[in-house]
Amino acid sequence: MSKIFSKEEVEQASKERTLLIIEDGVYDVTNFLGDHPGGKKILIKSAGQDATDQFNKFHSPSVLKKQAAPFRIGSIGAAASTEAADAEEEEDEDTTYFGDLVPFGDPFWYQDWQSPYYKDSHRKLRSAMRKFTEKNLIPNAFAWDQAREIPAEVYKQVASAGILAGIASGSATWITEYAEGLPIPGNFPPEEWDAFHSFILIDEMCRCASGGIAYGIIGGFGIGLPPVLHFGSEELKKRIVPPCVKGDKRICLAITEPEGGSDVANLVTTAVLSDDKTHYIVNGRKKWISGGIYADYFVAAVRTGGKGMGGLSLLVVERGPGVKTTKMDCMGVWGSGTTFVEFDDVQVPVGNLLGKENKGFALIMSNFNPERIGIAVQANRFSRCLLEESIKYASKRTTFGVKLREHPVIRAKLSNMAMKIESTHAWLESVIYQSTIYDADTLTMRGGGTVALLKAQATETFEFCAREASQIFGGLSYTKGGQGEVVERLYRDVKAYTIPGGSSEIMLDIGMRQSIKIAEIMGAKL
Ligand code: HEM
Repeated sequence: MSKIFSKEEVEQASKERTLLIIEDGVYDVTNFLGDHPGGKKILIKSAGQDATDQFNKFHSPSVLKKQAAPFRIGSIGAAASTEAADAEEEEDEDTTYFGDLVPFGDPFWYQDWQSPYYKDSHRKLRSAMRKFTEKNLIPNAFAWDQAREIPAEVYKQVASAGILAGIASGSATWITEYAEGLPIPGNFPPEEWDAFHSFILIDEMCRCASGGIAYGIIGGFGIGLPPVLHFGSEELKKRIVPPCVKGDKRICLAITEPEGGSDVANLVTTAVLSDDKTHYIVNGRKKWISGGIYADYFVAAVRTGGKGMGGLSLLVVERGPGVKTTKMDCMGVWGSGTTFVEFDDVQVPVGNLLGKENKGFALIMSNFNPERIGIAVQANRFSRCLLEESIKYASKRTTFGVKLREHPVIRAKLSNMAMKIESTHAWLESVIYQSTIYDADTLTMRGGGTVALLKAQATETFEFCAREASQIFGGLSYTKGGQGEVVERLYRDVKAYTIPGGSSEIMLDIGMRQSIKIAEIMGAKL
């Protein structure tokens, strides 16, 4: 139980120490005066009083949860204990009005708008993921970004919550066989798992508003593990998948090379079969590999045959002699561990081949579709975070005597963001629905063009929202931390969304080329 104060007691005690009331909490900031970034005087002036309004004016809500927490010495009136507050939070599940109710801050179906796509298990997963993200990710996003590292124990914590197993399950079924002992976030029967669960899991996690966390946790794992699951031998799957979903081992996808990014068919890393045909000898370099620095396994695209797409294979290279990884210094996604990988005469057993030799191009392409959908889901939630932050800020910041949101030019910005986000979300739902009906091959063939355009649409919406939010926040989005923290960070992370997984330029090109080709196959006379 924390100590209960009356307002008079706080006022009285403030004659000797600097006590503040913020919301229902009492804070003793005497030892913080010299360290307060907003200055000493402003705190002394508020001593003994309810400083909630002033506090909310200058800080993002995370400051109260994090920086202020060590100074909290009690509560006002009959305020509840921490345990009681936690219990209250427990009850706050699955209500008709889920979330903060900021317009367009959450998808439509979070309130009482109807949708044909969602059932009870989706709502359960949503609640579980919201709690996990709010408790474990949001309060640390700034620190991990600055440290350029997500602590190893967090990765394990994410895995133990069943989140990696959920990412690996993706749009297929829950991977019961490989996820023994792990919970399903939200605790519902595994047979209920579908593509919308995977959508919600990633979407809710991305409320952390950090591309570094998204890439660090979903990045390498989310695109590296599926090729093993879908195309690996039984032996390989049994050996690699369980430790990866449990967070004991790490995996990444290594396709891109210094010589070329989106031009996958022409990559130059070689894998030459040994004379006794027991292993490949791999030589080459891979660049911008998410999570490579932490990886035990590299699902690498290698040339086993002649030039072009017909000479490519996918191989699981294991960390060991001849594998060197160097962390890269990038514009954004700082916590994720973007890596330069060198393979120097690395010996890889032939059993680590995924699919058939020289048939790797099709495998790489089939992996692109879910990767692009995942990127679009992440990007669109980040756009929502930017809109949500902007609406909240525009509702408290006053210029020329009125709230920022009273200026039509600011409202137009917010509306343009909302329009793009909601249309992208509706398109995402419609594409994800197809993956509950059709198999992955059909989707890659028929839906590849659509998914390419969706990826471009979502990431360019993210870029647009970062720009507009930054203009709304002004100087606060130009400095690190503080009220503009989310906007400053996401502005730097944007390029990790419009470039990888196929740049917007490539997406716009193949999006239409592929869609025309499929339409002609289906009988369109163009
Ligand atoms: C427990 C109490 C408090 C803590 C832990 C705290 C913490 C902080 C932190 C971390 C910042 C840096 C910006 C940010 O991260 O948002 C900041 C800035 C600031 N704070 Fe506080 N603060 C407290 C109370 C207050 C109160 C009561 C006031 C006003 C009456 C105040 C006024 C300011 C101002 C004016 C800034 C500078 C804002 C800016 O540069 O935009 N703070 N504070």
